[in-house]
Amino acid sequence: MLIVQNVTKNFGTFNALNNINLEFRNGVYGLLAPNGAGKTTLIKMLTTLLFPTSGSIIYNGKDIIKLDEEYREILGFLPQEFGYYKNYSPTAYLLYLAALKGIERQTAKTRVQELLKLVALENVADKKMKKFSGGMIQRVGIAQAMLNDPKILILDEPTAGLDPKERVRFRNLLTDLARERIVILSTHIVSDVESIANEIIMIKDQQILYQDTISRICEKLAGQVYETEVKYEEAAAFRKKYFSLSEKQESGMMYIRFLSEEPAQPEWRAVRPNLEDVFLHTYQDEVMLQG
Ligand SMILES: Nc1ncnc2c1ncn2[C@@H]1O[C@H](COP(=O)(O)OP(=O)(O)OP(=O)(O)O)[C@@H](O)[C@H]1O
Repeated sequence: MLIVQNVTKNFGTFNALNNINLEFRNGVYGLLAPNGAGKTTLIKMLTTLLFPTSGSIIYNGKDIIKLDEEYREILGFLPQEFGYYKNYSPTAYLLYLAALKGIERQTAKTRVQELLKLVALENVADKKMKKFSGGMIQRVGIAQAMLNDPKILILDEPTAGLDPKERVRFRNLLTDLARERIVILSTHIVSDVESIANEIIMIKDQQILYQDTISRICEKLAGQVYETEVKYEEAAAFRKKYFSLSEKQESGMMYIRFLSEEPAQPEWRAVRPNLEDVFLHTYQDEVMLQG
């Protein structure tokens, strides 16, 4: 089990994270927040690239900073941008990284073959990576993070640049991997984690707002999400009164999904809140600013 205990991180006088507490067991954890909320800072601390200003991160009872090399041996990490050599084949690249990690050559060969099969790249194992799609490169990235069969796999914004089909494949792969390890996935895209995360972590105002299952998080908005139709000309006034979550225009009418704490009007249909609704509600100011 991995525990983040009262962790604060300051950069000079700037407070990036304030008294964070989290617990991770095997499964997929979606770290979901808009850009700038502190996801990367948290991930850098979980991977020992940054140290907390105060507090500690404990793996199976020991501080990860004290575990040092021992911790890095059980850690797999896919950073936002990972360096690969486009003139290398996946096999050559992974064997090279395995050598750097001190994995014995014969063991490495077997492991690399297994991994390329796992990420469905065995057919292109010996092809140069320069013609690979974003999704294929990302799968090479996962394979490199899995070289040491890590107990903790951390992926920072891993779906950027993937097409919808690649995203589905990627999600299925992660679900598989999370059966016997902790998988932590940071993203600002709700659909990346909605279908696979056992728990969602949301950071707001430098603190943890939620660490919970999706259904429990969505309960927070129970009875407040509705859909209705308004005339196109009335949409602007409606938007001023209620927080619009999504809109669709069809033959002069606007179909609006929105939030209201007021008693429902007869023409409103109550709907079950989803994670996107909670995300938009939670980060209204940030999301608006980022447009
Ligand atoms: N080395 C640093 N020095 C000063 N401020 C920093 C430093 N690193 C991060 N920050 C600030 O801390 C805050 C959190 O940054 P962080 O990169 O963790 O956010 P994020 O949620 O991961 O966003 P992104 O998705 O863009 O990486 C930001 O306001 C950022 O400007």
